Amino acid sequence: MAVYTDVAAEDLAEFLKGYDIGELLSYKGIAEGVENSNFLLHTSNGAFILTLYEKRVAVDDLPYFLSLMAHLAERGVRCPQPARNRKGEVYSELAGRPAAVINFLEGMWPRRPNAVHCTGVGEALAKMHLAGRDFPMFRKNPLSVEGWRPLFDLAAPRADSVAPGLQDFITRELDHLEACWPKDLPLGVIHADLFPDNVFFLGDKLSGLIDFPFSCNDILAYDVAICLNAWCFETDHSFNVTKARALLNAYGRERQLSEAEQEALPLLARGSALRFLLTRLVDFLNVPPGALVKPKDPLEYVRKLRFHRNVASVRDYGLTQAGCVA
Ligand SMILES: Nc1ncnc2c1ncn2[C@@H]1O[C@H](COP(=O)(O)OP(=O)(O)O)[C@@H](O)[C@H]1O
Ligand SMILES: N[C@@H](CCOP(=O)(O)O)C(=O)O
Repeated sequence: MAVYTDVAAEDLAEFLKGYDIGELLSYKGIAEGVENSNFLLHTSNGAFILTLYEKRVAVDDLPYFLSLMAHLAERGVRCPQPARNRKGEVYSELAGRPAAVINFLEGMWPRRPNAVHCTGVGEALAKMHLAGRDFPMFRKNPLSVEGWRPLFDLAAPRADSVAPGLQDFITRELDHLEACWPKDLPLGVIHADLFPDNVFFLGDKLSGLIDFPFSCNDILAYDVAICLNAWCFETDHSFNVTKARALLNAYGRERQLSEAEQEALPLLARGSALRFLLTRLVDFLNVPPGALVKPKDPLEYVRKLRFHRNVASVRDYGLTQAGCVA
């Protein structure tokens, strides 16, 4: 459960008086997510999600992703919308944290994603990338290649307590990725955390995308690589090429990946694996006392990273050759 900050009922009731979303009937902490504190609210007007933004979200970045959700929704990408308080603000402060209320999105995230879900997410990701083209704001990705070494510095001395040799493994990988990270690929607005728990479905039909606090401007194909890692591995750690083909095919029908983007995919997937390995490692080593959170397994991403190191060509992801999908 991710609740780092508790909210007293009377403080919440006071906070909600600033909004026109009805009387508070009940609220409870949500047993999912690892980054922020989330609460499900029931008011006389319906259901809402209250988020208190924690460690990795800078208050100055809130306008970026709260405006992005509004921008995407206007262009047909389904995602929650922030409620405005009576002062017209989309966020304010509660329990000492920046806080926002967004509308509740119907649907469930897929516990066991299949190829149909992967088709849905590939299509939605490409549509999000296209809808983001005229988004006027800019946010550099703090968790792209320049951000990895400072993150590693926080974990390096204790990395081997998680797995022997981990410090050396990450050091070598980081050296390689910093030297080879692509510089000329198409850029745009990316979600940067489009994992299964951030994509809702009603039956097999995608009903919306949630959780935008990592959204930023970065390499578009990096977002595809994040999804390959998050959606296309099985619980036994094997890579499922059928799911990858479904995801890439669906993405390509909306936005064709260039030859250069396709060729870069294995490297981008290694980078994406390292990024999630590092944040998970830091979180695993630093669970705040009293927090209700189950840290995610960093070693899952060591295995994924090793897989991509052995990828010889994009054929391994279900693409026959640059520009063609098998
Ligand atoms: N708009 C929403 N509608 C319905 N449920 C939501 C919504 N936003 C978050 N949730 C629920 O809260 C959980 C955690 O949210 P998430 O944004 O992933 O957390 P975090 O902020 O820690 O990344 C989700 O898995 C989902 O169950
Ligand atoms: N997706 C990240 C963790 C952050 O995501 P959340 O949406 O579950 O809070 C990971 O898997 O490491």
